[in-house]
Amino acid sequence: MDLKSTNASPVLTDPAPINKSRLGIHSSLLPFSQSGASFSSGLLMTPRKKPGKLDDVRSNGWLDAMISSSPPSKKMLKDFNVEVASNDSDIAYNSWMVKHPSALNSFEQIISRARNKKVVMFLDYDGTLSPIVDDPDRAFMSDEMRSTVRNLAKHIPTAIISGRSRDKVYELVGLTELFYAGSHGMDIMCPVRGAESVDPSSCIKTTDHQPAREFLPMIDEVFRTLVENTKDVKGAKVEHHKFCASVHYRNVDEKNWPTIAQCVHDVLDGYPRLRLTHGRKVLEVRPVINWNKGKAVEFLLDSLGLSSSDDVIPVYIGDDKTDEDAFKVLREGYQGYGILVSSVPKETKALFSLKDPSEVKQFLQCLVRWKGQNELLL
Ligand SMILES: O=P(O)(O)OC[C@H]1O[C@H](O[C@H]2O[C@H](CO)[C@@H](O)[C@H](O)[C@H]2O)[C@H](O)[C@@H](O)[C@@H]1O
Repeated sequence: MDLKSTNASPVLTDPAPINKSRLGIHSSLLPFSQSGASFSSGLLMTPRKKPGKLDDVRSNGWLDAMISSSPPSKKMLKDFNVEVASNDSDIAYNSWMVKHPSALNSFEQIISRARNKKVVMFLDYDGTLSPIVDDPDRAFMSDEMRSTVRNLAKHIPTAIISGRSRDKVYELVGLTELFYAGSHGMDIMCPVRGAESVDPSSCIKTTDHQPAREFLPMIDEVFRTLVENTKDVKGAKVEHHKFCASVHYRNVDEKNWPTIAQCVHDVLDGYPRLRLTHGRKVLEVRPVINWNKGKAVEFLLDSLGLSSSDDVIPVYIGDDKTDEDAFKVLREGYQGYGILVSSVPKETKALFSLKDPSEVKQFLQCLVRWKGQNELLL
């Protein structure tokens, strides 16, 4: 089957729109815009000598999104002559915290609703359980975090939902007590509906849910092309995550970001059934299907037999734009709690916030203690 040209797909519920909207990003959701600073327009406003190929990625908003995809480095701020007084950023962060209070400070409020209800925990990996580091292959979680998550899973059904492949995230986490969803939720290991146990390690009846299965050969092909086309850009790294591919530019000199963006743009031009999403200094290529981390949350809750229950409180902790789909589902469908991990103000659908993975660990430890005490009382 020629996957490049076929349009007949049972999973293709989201028709591939025209290029600009397929590739662009809503400017209203630029995650790290610096108030008062024209930082994000710095690159875009670089005088152009002649109209060239890079116009594509300038005009469709990719570059803006790339610049704002993670807190800017000090070097970058200096390069673009942006001075953000620490006072200003403190004020901006504090006023943002009024809208998205610390989940640690709000712990009592969170558990007051959770009493007598079943809490289900969903966790993102990078930037949530492990700190963001330059080399994606070295994004390890600490032993303390691992044992915290293990303890949590003893009391609360816990799933990891990551942009990485399921195998890779399992290798990094290394706990059999959890459910795993890789490739932004497109590869789920879950209990068979109606299985007698919600403990993944004792649950013999598990199944795989892979709504983008037919895209496997296409992603293989695109991965190879992306590796080839970016091989001369120093610092660029392409990862194969089974149902999606990631092009990292964290270690690419900022002056070469337009080149990286244009490379990915050109490759995607040949694949109308693939689209781009932006992560933290990463461009992610994925199938155009109506599936995301939010759908994965719904699917897992359903598989656990917990989707229609008023007695369930799902909690999702994540740091990235792709986690917003899950925050939205929790906010609109389940009265659950989305918690954004961020040390800078970001537009988000999450109700609460935590600063960094170390605060995530503290929050999970609080939950473990609370659950332990509660179980003793029963
Ligand atoms: O959904 P997640 O589990 O958060 O995965 C999202 C992406 O995470 C990884 O990249 C990010 O973390 C790296 C290590 O800290 C960092 O170097 C990179 O800049 C971040 O974007 C992973 O490598 C990606 O493939 C995931 O899509």
